Amino acid sequence: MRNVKSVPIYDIDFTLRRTFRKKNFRTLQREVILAALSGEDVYLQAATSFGKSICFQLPAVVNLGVTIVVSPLLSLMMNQINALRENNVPVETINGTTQYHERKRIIDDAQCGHPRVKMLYVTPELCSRDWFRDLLRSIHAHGQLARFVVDEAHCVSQWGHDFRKDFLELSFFRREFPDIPIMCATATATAVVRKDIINIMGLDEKLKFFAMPTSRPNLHYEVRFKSDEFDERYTDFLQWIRQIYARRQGTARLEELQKTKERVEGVSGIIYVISREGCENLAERLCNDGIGAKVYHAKLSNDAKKDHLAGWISNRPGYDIIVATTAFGMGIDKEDVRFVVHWQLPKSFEGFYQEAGRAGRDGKASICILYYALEDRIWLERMIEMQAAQNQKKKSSTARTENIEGRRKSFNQLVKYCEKTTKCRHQIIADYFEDKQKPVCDWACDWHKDPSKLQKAKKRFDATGLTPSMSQAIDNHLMDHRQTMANTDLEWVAQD
Ligand SMILES: Nc1ncnc2c1ncn2[C@@H]1O[C@H](COP(=O)(O)OP(=O)(O)OP(=O)(O)O)[C@@H](O)[C@H]1O
Repeated sequence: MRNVKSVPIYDIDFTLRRTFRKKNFRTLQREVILAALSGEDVYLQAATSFGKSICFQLPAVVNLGVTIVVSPLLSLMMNQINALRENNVPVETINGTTQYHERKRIIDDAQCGHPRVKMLYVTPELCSRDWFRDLLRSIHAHGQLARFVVDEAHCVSQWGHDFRKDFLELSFFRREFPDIPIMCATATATAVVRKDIINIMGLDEKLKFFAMPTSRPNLHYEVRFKSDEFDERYTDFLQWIRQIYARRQGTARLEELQKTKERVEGVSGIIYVISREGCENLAERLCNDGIGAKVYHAKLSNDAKKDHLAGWISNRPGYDIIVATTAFGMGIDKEDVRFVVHWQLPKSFEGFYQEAGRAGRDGKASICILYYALEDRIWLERMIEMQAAQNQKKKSSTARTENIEGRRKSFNQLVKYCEKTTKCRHQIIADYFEDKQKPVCDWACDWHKDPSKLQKAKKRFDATGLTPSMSQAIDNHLMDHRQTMANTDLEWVAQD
């Protein structure tokens, strides 16, 4: 058992109510929290919206000392920090945007011997800096280093091997502080990625391992086979959303909505689009058709980002749909998102699952639609190969090669998810993440709902195949690779 000083564990129900203002633990949260409080390393894998954050935040509140939380995205950190501050938990972050005097105040407190701060959120990049490592040593020397947490731990394996190497450097935690427990939390890791995380982070043999099913039974998964033509998708989507609005006008539903003070026309949703230009175009078209939509992508000014996010979170008229690149994803925790649409095929299975997982976080029925076009598939396949070739040119290493293989596999499995017409979509997701339990699907996918309709749609799609004009469009798209990459947020991350 590691050297963790905590107040007696029977306080956790009280802390849950008093600090986190929740009535009861969800299934298995108690077990995970008790495992963490026992001082052992913990690996936690659970579905999107399971409530993983509380599993490390609650121990951080009751343990003595500071818990260091490594998070891959500034937006993700800020969401958690704001929620913790609302609950009066002393929490801080040091990142690239932290002002000098603010940084000094946080450092002085952290190494004073009896820090006020309970949780310090940082990026992996910061953890590689010498001065930050010295700060950790100093906190440790005072006996005030409680735990390391790596949130979204799949990034250690998926990003660490190529474009964010500092994730790999997190192995420093165990090397330098073998007595300090580590918790890794993620929603998306295959068996290979799990093994990689455990190896890189040097998690203990006595590790408490929790791998819950990835299943989200309240999500209805659907794939719509379309061509790359914008208008074809747009007409389909517009028709669909207008039907939803019309249904909400029905007497019984209207009464319900009036009771809960929800706007009839205000269905909260997210549409993921690959390029920033594509986001702008789609949002503009929606607004012109009277649908409240705002964009969110890496090149948007901070003020606009804040405004669009705040308006969407508070269900302000005109802010119903966020049209976003992947810059908007992990950590978005709005409970009443009723739909997530992927305008194009995402580049990985994990990305798809994470983004779709923003829907229905209140447990109510919500829909995840993916528009699948052959052109998108071929374009992404070529992009992955171009990236692979570029990486090989720079410097080849076994890790890098393995990771490119991982990317290919993940993308190919997502293509299979789209093209399969003989299996439940929940089951395909469960198979990908190697869940042990069979997922529940109560008519909550297009296959369960109407397999013959799905098969007919796929047949029509196959019959079209790849026309010469489609091939030409793909070639044009790829012609200026740099331009294409510059306009997409495929790997956009707000680093330190
Ligand atoms: N015991 C609980 N009772 C009620 N609500 C809870 C409980 N635990 C967590 N929640 C709420 O569930 C929501 C999802 O939690 P959280 O953001 O931690 O999910 P997550 O597992 O990290 O999901 P993701 O991987 O999708 O980000 C939050 O709004 C949180 O406040």
